[in-house]
Amino acid sequence: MNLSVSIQHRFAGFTLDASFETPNGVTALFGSSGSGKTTLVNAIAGLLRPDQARVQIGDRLLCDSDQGLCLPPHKRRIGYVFQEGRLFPHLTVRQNLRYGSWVSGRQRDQAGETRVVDMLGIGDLLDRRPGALSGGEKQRVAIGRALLSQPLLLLMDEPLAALDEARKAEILPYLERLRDETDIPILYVSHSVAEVARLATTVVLLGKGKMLKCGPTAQVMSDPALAPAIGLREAGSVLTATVTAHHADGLTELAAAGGQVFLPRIGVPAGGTVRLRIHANDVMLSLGRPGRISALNVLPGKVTSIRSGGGPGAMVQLKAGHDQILARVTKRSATLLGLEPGSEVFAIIKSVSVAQADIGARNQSMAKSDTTT
Ligand SMILES: Nc1ncnc2c1ncn2[C@@H]1O[C@H](COP(=O)(O)OP(=O)(O)OP(=O)(O)O)[C@@H](O)[C@H]1O
Repeated sequence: MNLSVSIQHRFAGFTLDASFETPNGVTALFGSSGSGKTTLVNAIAGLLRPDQARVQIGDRLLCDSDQGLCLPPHKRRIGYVFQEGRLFPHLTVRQNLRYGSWVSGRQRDQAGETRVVDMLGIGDLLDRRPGALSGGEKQRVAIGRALLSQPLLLLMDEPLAALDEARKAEILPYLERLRDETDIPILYVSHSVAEVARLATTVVLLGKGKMLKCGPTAQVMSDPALAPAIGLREAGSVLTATVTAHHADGLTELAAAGGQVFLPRIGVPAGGTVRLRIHANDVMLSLGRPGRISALNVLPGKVTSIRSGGGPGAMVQLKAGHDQILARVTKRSATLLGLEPGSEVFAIIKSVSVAQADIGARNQSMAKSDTTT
């Protein structure tokens, strides 16, 4: 189901003006603090009545100012998952889940309940109360409760922000399953480039109330012009690759569009597809294929664009196969190498620089970032 959003709203000193249309899957709403994410989400949920709005999920219109239509929040069929699970402490997990079906006003669907419990791996927790659950388990139950309200849209507002790294790693595979095994569109608000790179099908990038870009994750993440908004230290590309072999020396070999990639062993069987995130800072460029070099990953490519700001750095985008790779080099290096669109180069990626946390199954907090390259 497509999600179509057009919202204009003015507060004293801040104007939100964002329109986008996204396909099924996870749409990440990403932007720095104060860019308007919460305002946009509240308007979609019906918690804020914007000056002008049109929101449609599939063929269901939730509001259209031109027609004077504005459904109240409880009639929008939107399921929410917040930073903290907000489960009812006096109810068991089973009762919390059933509350989801109860608020929907629809008949309880036992098969649907079993499917959600299985998908989220919460079958062993059903008789516990929230006080006896870990943070990650609470979030899984909160997701289950939202799903059982049979929503047309799942709105997830920084659902992992309150969790430590271990709990995040535990819950991310469940979010991937949710994305891949349901057809409910998910609007996922996050400050975390890592989470967005791993989960999102589409990225809506907001800056100062304006929509800077809406597009497929790989395309948005590797756009050098968007690197300052994403964060220069976090900017990088997202590639899809297939696991081809696990080697005895502890490395996993993958086939990416631009060539062969080696990583420290990952727990995905041969034939499996994964998303890789490669930080622009971890990519070096060479005009010739380097010989006798420790880096294992050398992909040939062609420069497609170069962007530089007021600082000493430049973001260089290359095409390797049909993938786009982003490299952050100094302007001095770019000049010395004579880089320009069309230049043939080799991207050198240190295999150890691709962190396990940046590896997502197929279909990852913005660190403080500077804004000059
Ligand atoms: N009720 C309000 N009245 C006036 N200004 C508001 C109101 N709510 C939000 N704003 C302003 O709108 C702008 C966008 O706020 P919003 O909370 O939507 O941003 P955000 O991207 O969600 O930020 P964060 O990531 O920090 O949560 C901010 O400048 C904020 O001060």
